[in-house]
Amino acid sequence: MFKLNPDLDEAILREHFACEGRVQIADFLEAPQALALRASLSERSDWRHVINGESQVFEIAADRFDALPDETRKTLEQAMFAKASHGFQFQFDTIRVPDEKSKRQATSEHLAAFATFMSSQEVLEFIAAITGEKGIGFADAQATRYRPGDFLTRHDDAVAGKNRRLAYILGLTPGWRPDWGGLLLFHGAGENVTDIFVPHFNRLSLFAIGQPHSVSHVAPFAGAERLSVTGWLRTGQQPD
Ligand SMILES: O=C(O)CCC(=O)C(=O)O
Ligand SMILES: [Fe+2]
Repeated sequence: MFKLNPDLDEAILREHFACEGRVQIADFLEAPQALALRASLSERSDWRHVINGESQVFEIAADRFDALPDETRKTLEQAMFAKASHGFQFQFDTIRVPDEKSKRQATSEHLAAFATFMSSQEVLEFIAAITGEKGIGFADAQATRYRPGDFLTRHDDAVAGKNRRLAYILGLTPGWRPDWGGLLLFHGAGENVTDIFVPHFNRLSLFAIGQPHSVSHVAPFAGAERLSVTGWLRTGQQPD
């Protein structure tokens, strides 16, 4: 169902990636496919709100999170913000996709079909041509939704045993404004920001693992939800 936009220029994208180990690929899919993926995610009611604690990730159905009493929300926020000031902290909504081929094929979800597409020969060859990464076995995937108050502080995506080589994020919100927050920031030395990726609709952000980055806090006045499909391209065989 999904196909790469045939007009993508591999040579130019390769040149961009070679400079900094990151690239933004505008119009990654043909527009109707990106719109259909967006529509399918907008309709889903099984979003989970995730918040990381000291040693585990807490999660709750997003609509239940929304219904928590103000006092509970405030207490949670205080704990989160205390950690976010100087440590690794996040909160956002997610819908996960299983890594296994069979589980992806057993559902008719658009999201699972997109994960299968990201793991296809067509995409892996395209990504190898741009990045030089030839050993990618598959892409994992989750949909993410950042609403006002959501954020993800500085981290570098390197997790022992996951064999991640590249991170990708496909933006699915049309008309996102940079002053709404939700910016993908690449951190440099001396607390500088070396690059900013605005989450444009149907634009794939692709970058090599190991670069410190964050997603800035989404403003209370953001005029939309920041919807994406995101994941990592990993070496090794995809589980059956
Ligand atoms: O959504 C984004 O732009 C980046 C997400 C990210 O860095 C992550 O999930 O590790
Ligand atoms: Fe990340």
